[in-house]
Amino acid sequence: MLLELVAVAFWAMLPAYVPNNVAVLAGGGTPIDSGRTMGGRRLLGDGKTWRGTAVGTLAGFVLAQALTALAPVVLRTTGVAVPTFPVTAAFGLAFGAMLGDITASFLKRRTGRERGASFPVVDQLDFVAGALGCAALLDFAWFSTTFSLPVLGVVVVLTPVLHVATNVVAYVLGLKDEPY
Ligand SMILES: CC(C)=CCC/C(C)=C/CC/C(C)=C/CC/C(C)=C/COC[C@@H](COP(=O)(O)O)OC/C=C(\C)CC/C=C(\C)CC/C=C(\C)CCC=C(C)C
Ligand SMILES: Nc1ccn([C@@H]2O[C@H](COP(=O)(O)OP(=O)(O)OP(=O)(O)O)[C@@H](O)[C@H]2O)c(=O)n1
Ligand SMILES: [Mg+2]
Repeated sequence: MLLELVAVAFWAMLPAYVPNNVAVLAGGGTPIDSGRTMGGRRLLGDGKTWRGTAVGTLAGFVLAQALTALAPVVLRTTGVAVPTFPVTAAFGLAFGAMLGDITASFLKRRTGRERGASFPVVDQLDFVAGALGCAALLDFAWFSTTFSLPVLGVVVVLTPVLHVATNVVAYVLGLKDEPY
């Protein structure tokens, strides 16, 4: 039962997880804030670029289509009813993840944190809040069906673990300059 719940939660969050990963790989280029500042500090910083945001969102959106096509196969082979993703949910999760991460960068700059600085808890849950918020806004019926309280509980506990693990793996692989 718990394993099934974790599998459903991970599956449901993949279109929000992968944009963050792909943005690291595809990132760089023109910063979204174009160097603009507020109160003497950058609006967002060089860590939020148009290319990373666009490619990350696209990757999450496309992955959601693949997961939707795969869902019946998973049900048939494992008996686990994993979620499918209507276009509204796919875009909400993928773009929302990027928007949440961008919002966190805005807050980091306002609190005097340099680009790449760690902001515990915010770093781990910013994109979750953005993704779930956007998905709920764009398709509340899907959101409320997919993210039951038990699934939400697993997401909130599982994501920080995965976030730390993937950042450390990416740092060890030289994909990120810091392990968070
Ligand atoms: C299950 C446990 C305990 C560990 C997970 C180990 C794992 C899945 C390692 C893969 C990590 C890795 C090297 C992926 C390649 C992509 C990449 C460069 C990741 C670096 O991203 C770091 C971080 C950036 O976010 P930030 O802006 O907030 O700092 O990623 C954020 C982490 C998450 C969103 C948490 C959930 C992510 C995963 C579970 C990783 C899932 C990875 C895939 C499905 C493969 C990625 C696919 C592509 C095409 C990149
Ligand atoms: N919308 C985004 C998000 C991430 N990235 C890329 O992914 C890297 C890691 O993302 P993240 O850790 O969120 O950015 P930081 O560099 O740590 O910047 P910040 O302090 O603002 O989080 C960034 O440096 C950037 O190269 C990007 O280009 N566009
Ligand atoms: Mg960071």
